[in-house]
Amino acid sequence: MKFLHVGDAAIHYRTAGIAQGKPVIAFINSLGTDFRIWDAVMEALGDDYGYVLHDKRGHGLSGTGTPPYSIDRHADDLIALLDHLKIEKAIVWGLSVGGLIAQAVHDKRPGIVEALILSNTAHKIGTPDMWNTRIDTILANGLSGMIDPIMERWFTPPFRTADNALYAGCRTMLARQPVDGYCGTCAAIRDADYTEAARRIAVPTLCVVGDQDGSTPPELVRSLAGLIAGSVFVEIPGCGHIPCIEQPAAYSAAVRAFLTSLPEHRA
Ligand SMILES: O=C(O)CCC(=O)CC(=O)O
Repeated sequence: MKFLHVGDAAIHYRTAGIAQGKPVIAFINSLGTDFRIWDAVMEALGDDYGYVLHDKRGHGLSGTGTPPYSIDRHADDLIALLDHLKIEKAIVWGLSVGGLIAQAVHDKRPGIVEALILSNTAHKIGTPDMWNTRIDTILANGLSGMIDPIMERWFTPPFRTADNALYAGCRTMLARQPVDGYCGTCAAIRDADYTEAARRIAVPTLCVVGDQDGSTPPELVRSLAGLIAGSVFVEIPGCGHIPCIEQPAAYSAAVRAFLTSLPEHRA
């Protein structure tokens, strides 16, 4: 188990294969998840890459610090971790709010970003009213009443069956996130608009989305891709908001195909 103090939070992280000269992927999680969601993707991509995983502050085993957060705060946590690990370049792969954070990392430290995988995300997600209602409801009543509607956005109906233990595990993962951490990141999403930052992206970028994503639907992700010169857009069939859980093989294959198409690909 590894932790790094960044500001007022101890950030929980894990690395694999980063000392071996391979391209390094730095994953950034979605709202309400911890870094175990990447297990099947790492298995699919195997030893071709090194990996850096972390739990955003307020999620998983990371400290809560002082919510509410900003996307900049989350980006500074990852930049501090990459600096600590002496990683000079990474493929930054962000899922949902993780994609907003990835755009912020590129805007703050473009030199550290080799390529971007912007998954099930956008330049702006939801409206302030929507996020304020969600924050107020969860602070008043906890997360439990929100689990069913969130699962309907995260996963397609064939995945949401009573006999699917992975689905049950995902429900438990969400239910166990700290309420103040979850709401702290909701506030960060509420306040984020990366429309101009997305236009400044100057590294190879894949925008990828599940075809049945109920949180950041394909047309939203396609509009993000439209802001980024030269970006590639891919839809994963039979998939909701969390492709690394629901369709890890097709998702990993799409990312591998994108990365291996890059002239500078090293794996
Ligand atoms: O998943 C995220 O990081 C934010 C987008 C969202 O609203 C997820 C959900 O549907 O709860």
